[in-house]
Amino acid sequence: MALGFIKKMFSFGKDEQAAPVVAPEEVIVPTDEQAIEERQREESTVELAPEIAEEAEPSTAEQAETAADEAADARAVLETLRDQEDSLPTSITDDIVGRHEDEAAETVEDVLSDEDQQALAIADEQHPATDEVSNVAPPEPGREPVLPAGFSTTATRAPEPVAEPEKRLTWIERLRRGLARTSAQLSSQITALFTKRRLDEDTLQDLEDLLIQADLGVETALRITDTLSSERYGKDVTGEDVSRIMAGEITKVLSPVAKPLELDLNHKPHVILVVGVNGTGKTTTIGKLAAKLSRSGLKVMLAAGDTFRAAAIEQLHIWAQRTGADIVSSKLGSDAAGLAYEAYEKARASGHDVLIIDTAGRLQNKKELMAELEKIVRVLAKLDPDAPHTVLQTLDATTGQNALNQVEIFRNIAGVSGLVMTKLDGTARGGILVAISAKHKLPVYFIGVGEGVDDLEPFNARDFAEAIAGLQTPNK
Ligand SMILES: Nc1nc2c(ncn2[C@@H]2O[C@H](COP(=O)(O)OP(=O)(O)OP(=O)(O)O)[C@@H](O)[C@H]2O)c(=O)[nH]1
Repeated sequence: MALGFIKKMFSFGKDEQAAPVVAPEEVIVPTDEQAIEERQREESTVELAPEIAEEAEPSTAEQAETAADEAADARAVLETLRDQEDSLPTSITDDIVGRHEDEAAETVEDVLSDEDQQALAIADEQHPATDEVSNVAPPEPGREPVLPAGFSTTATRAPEPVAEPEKRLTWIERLRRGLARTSAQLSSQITALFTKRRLDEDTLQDLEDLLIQADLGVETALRITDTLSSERYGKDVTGEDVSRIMAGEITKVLSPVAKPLELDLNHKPHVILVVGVNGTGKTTTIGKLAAKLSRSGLKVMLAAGDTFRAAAIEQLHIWAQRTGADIVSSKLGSDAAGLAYEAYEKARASGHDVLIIDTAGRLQNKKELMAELEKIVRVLAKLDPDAPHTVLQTLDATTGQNALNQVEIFRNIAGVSGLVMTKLDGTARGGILVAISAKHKLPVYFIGVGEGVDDLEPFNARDFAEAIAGLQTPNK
C-alpha cells in the first residue's frame, strides 16, 4: 500500500497544475468523503495528463529539477509512513493510488535511493493491496462458518431447516382426502341439523334432503333415515350417531358389489374390454391393471383400440413399455373392431393370459360410438362366443350425477359387467358410486387413487363408506 501511495504522489508531481500537493497528514487518515473526492480528482487527472504532456513537454533540466522536488516530497511522506503505517486505511487509499502504479513506477525508481525503495517494499508487504485480500475463496455453500483465531461468539446458530421429503400418502389417506369435501360438508350440515333438536319427522326430512344432495341417491338416503328413526326416534341425536348409522347403511349397499375381477384363465386370453367416456381414466387404468397382472407373472397383451386419438395410442405404448406388456396398435383412424380382432388372434397364438382392449369414448357422437363398440363385441365373439369376458367401465369420481347416466348408456351399448371408479384422490364426489351401486348392482372391482402405476386399489365397501361418513377406522 505504501509503495502505491508514494507512486501516486509521483504521478501527481508530473503535472503541477492538475496535482496539488497533498499534505501527508491529510492523506494518512482520510474520511470516506475525502477518499471519494480524491478519486474523482484522480480520474480527471488521468484524462488530462496526456494532453498536458503533449502541449508542454518539459526540458531535461526542468525534469531534473522536478525530480529533485519530488524526491524531497517522497522522503517527507515516507517519514510519515514509517511513523504511522499501521493506522492507514488500506481499503480506501489503495483503490485510488493503484491506478497510477505503472505510470509512477519508473519515476520512483529514478528518484528514490535504494534504501528508500527497500523501506517502501517492506511497508508494502505489511499492507497488501486490497484486491489480493478480496481473492479469498468464498465459503462453500452449506458449510458451517468457523470463526478465525482471535474472534469468539456466544451466539449459537440455529440449525438450517432440513426440508422433509414429501410423505407419500397411503391409498386410504388419499381416498379420505379425496372424499373429504363430501364428508366434511355432510358432517357439518348434519351437526348443524341435530344441535339441540330431537329426532322428529322434520329433522328426518331435512336429513334425507342432505343425503340426496350428497349424491347418495334416494334409496340409500331412505335406508339411512329409516334406520336412524327406528333406533333414535324422539331422542336426542348427535352428529356422530348419524355418521355411524350412515357408514353402516352405505356399507350394506356397497358390500354386495365389492367383488374381485374374476379372470377365467381357461380362455387364454381372458379378454377385458375397457369402455367409458373420454378422460375418465381408461388408458391409465389399463396401464395399472397391466402392471398388476404382469407382476404376478401373467402374460399380458394390450390393444390400442382408441384409434381415434393419436395421443391415446401413444399413451398406451408408454404403459406397455412401463409394464412389460405386449401391444398391438394400428394407424390413426383405422377400424377399431379390426384391430381388436387382430389383437385377439395374436394373443391367442402367442399364449397370452390376458388381453386388455382400449376403446374410444366419444359420447358426443353417440351413434358412431355405439356402432363401433357393438362391432368390437361382435367380432370378438366370432373367436369366442363368451368374449369379451369382462367389459369394464371407468367412471370419473369428480363428475357426480353424470356418472349415473354414463353407466346407463354404456351398459346398453357394450353390456358393462363391472366398474372402476377413478380419481377418488381428487376432489371426488364419491356419493354417486353408492347411488350407482344401489341402482345397477354392478360389481365395483377397483378404485383409482392417483395417476401412478400402483394407484389402483381393490374396492372395499367399509373403507369407502367410512371415508364418505368422515369416520376413521383405527390403524388405517
Ligand atoms: N388423480 C388421478 N388422475 C387419474 C386417475 N386415473 C386417470 N387419471 C388421469 O386422468 C387423465 C385421463 O386419463 P386417461 O387414462 O387418459 O383417460 P381415458 O379415458 O383413456 O381418456 P382418452 O384417452 O381421452 O380416451 C390423465 O391425466 C390421467 O393421468 C386417478 O385415479 N387419479
